[in-house]
Amino acid sequence: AQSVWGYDSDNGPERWHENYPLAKGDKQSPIEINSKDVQHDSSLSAWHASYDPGAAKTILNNGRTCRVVFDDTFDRSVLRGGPLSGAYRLRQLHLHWGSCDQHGSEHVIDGVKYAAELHMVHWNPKHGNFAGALKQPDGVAVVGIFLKVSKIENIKTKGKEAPFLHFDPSILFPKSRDYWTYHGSFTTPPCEECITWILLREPIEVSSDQMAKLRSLSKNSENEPVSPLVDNWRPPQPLKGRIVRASFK
Ligand SMILES: COc1ccc(C[C@H]2SC(=S)NC2=O)c(OC)c1
Ligand SMILES: [Zn+2]
Repeated sequence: AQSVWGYDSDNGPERWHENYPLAKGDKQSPIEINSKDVQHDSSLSAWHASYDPGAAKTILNNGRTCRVVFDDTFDRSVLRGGPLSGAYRLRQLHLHWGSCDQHGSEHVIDGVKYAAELHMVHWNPKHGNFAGALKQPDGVAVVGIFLKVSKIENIKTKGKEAPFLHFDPSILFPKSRDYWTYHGSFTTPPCEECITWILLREPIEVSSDQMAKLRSLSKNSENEPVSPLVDNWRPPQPLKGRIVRASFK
């Protein structure tokens, strides 16, 4: 339908601003990062995640992405340090991916598009609840992790809603903690400019079978015509003078 946003030509990123004016804001995400333009900030500390695998609840195909949700009713799985002050609660993680390995990530690094991008979304409990955090510039912190395809063994993943218990998302972190950070927005409507981005420099490796599993998801509901869930990524948005800081030289 026209009104519901998506990634097709009639409801995709070029038209989101018609129903979500923030999409044309000055702090939108994703962005292109050019290593030559980033500024090393030696005062940036390391970020730390302490996640409770017991907080993982379900994995869901919501027709736009594959999402794992966590219990965020208390400080059970939290992210702290780096550019953040205080502990941010892990609420959910999801991915953006392409129809082929040559594109799919939302952020673009020195012209490189990765096959997919994982977002771990955390919110600042000082703002009461997630809806309140969306309205604050320091409300949300998203760890972005790039996925590149290699030849490692694949791991089976489920499609629709199903229990996804005892999953520790920190297994997804790459070896290096090096990151870029900048202030931006949700990469989907409502495009709120509430995000402190922590983008990890080192991508994690997944097999082409795992990518195929993601690409086997459908955006349609059960008894509708099959429509592959692919290319659910927003292209880079204007930097508008923002500074991207690097935790590494
Ligand atoms: C109104 O609440 C929302 C809306 C959209 C998303 C997902 C977006 S935000 C991002 S970054 N990447 C995405 O796909 C939320 O994620 C917690 C929460
Ligand atoms: Zn996302």
